[in-house]
Amino acid sequence: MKNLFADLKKEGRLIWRGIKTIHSLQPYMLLVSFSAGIFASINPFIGMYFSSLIITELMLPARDIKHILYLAILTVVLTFLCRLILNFLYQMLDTLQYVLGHKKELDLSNKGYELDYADMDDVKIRQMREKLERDRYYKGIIALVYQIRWITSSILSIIFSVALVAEMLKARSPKSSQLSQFVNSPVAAILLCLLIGGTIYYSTRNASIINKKYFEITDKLAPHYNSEHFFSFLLATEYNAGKDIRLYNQKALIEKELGFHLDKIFNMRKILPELDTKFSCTESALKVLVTLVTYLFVGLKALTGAFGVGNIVLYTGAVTQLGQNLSDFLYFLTEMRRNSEYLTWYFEFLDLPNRKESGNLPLEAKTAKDAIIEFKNVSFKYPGSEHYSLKNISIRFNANERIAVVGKNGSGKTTFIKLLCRLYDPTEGEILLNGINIKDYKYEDYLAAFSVVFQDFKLFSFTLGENVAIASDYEEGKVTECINQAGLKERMAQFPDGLHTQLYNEFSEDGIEISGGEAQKIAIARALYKDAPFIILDEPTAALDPIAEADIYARLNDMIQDKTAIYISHRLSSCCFCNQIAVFDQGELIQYGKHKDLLEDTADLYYELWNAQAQYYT
Ligand SMILES: Nc1ncnc2c1ncn2[C@@H]1O[C@H](COP(=O)(O)OP(=O)(O)OP(=O)(O)O)[C@@H](O)[C@H]1O
Repeated sequence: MKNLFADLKKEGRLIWRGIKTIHSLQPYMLLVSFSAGIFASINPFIGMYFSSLIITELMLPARDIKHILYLAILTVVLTFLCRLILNFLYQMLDTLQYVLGHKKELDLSNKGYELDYADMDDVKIRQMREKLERDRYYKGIIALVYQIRWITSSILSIIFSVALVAEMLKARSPKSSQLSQFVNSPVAAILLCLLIGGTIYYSTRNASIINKKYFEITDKLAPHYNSEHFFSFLLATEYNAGKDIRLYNQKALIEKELGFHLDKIFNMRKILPELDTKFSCTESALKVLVTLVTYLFVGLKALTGAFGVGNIVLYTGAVTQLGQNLSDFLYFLTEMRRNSEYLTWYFEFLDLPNRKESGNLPLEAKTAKDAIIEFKNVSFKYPGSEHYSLKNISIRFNANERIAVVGKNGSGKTTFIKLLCRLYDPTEGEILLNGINIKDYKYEDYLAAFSVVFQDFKLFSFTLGENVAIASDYEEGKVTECINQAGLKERMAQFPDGLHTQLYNEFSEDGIEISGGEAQKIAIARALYKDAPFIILDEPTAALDPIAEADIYARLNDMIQDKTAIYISHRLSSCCFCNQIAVFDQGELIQYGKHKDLLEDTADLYYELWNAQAQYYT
């Protein structure tokens, strides 16, 4: 019992927070939802009430036809108006729900950006986000809006029905026959209430069992839904994957995987209709029994003179409404309680601590430009990994230097850059900028000091200019200059709308598709446009043809000017442009020095890497 109260209190708090969130995201939504609930509850009573008046009038010996006609017209008009308002409110709810869903998703995305990058990489947080994504349309605050509407409508209907049923039970038969005594007795009323209560309990219990099973199944099926969604998407819309699917004949493998997950989903989900069928037969029989008994009871009361025949419609309708609305109320209350589980994940995600340890120290571009960076005994493990990707790295580089980072695949080069850019914090050791731990600087100021082109850079379906400037208002001259510097001048001349040409055709038929090398040049132009004191290029020329690569190298000094530049490259010829070369091996910095000096050490890795490529040029 204590646990139940604690649970109810917790759920109540979550629901209240959900209500406040709905109100802050979409202020009129709750008002519309309440209003829809009110009109939905009134609607059936209009017909019941006026029908009883009409029948009562019809039963009178001196019936007034005009009055009957007036009542009939009033019934039609009021029902029509109520339905009209209800439809209008439902349509409004649909639109508002769409906007609410959109704002909620925006909130979640914004939260994602406020988190540490390392947190977003955390498997647990990713699973949390996937869970929220999967149920985004029919759980959480979206479901709460509908539950509020149904609960409002059921509570009001219950109040109306209880008032009518109480009036019916209170009405006494004046006759003194055995039948009159029976229908007047509390026993008859209690028996009727027990029958109705039992039926409600039975159907609510069944709905709750089915619902619980549904959530259990949905949770168990979560990985299968994800995989099914992924593979269907791959076959249906991922046109980029089309070439691999064709060339490696992967369709059969994908279809087999898809079939496996669909079978799992089908086999588990079929339990639900089986359960539903099992319960609904008994439920239907019980409901027919309740209707028959109600008609009998109300009919007998009317027959023995407790009230007029016209009230039979009103009172039987009230009993039916009471039963139905009590079931609905209990059902939606259970739904609301269950939905609070989803609200827990939702708020847990929103309550995740934001970016940690962001210092207050401002970092002006001017300072960053002349900064000395030092890694002091830095080691790093990715979140959830047992394995060190970087081990005890100590390195220092001065302002305006050109540093090449080389090493075999998986040796830790990109990880080193990610730590430098504060996408992750070191597991051990520290990184200093001008002798101050980089965590002490304002996060935004620190990030503003870096222009990075990662290997897996991303361009978006915006225009060329917007992709470079990452803004819709930009200096066209400066964007064009960066594009020219990145070697895209001739290609841009062919773009139909110059800087305003839409990239990719995901959202626009006029969008143009670009090659991998062209995309890389745009990413370089974007880094140049940012004009940060540090420029970091991870495999900057991997997708470029030899002429474009030579062209970029020839203009590299012009492009970089007095910035500090770090290159990761497997093309060791780029090392000749650099003052310093850092050689990584299995997460360790094993050599650091000038190209000429490193080459002298013929037993070490740099010599081996250099010669592995150089032999093909001699
Ligand atoms: N997000 C991640 N989670 C866990 N481990 C990772 C993650 N990213 C990289 N690693 C591991 O860290 C190690 C270093 O990877 P990193 O990408 O830094 O290598 P790299 O030298 O840049 O390789 P390449 O030359 O192939 O680009 C590898 O063993 C890799 O498997």
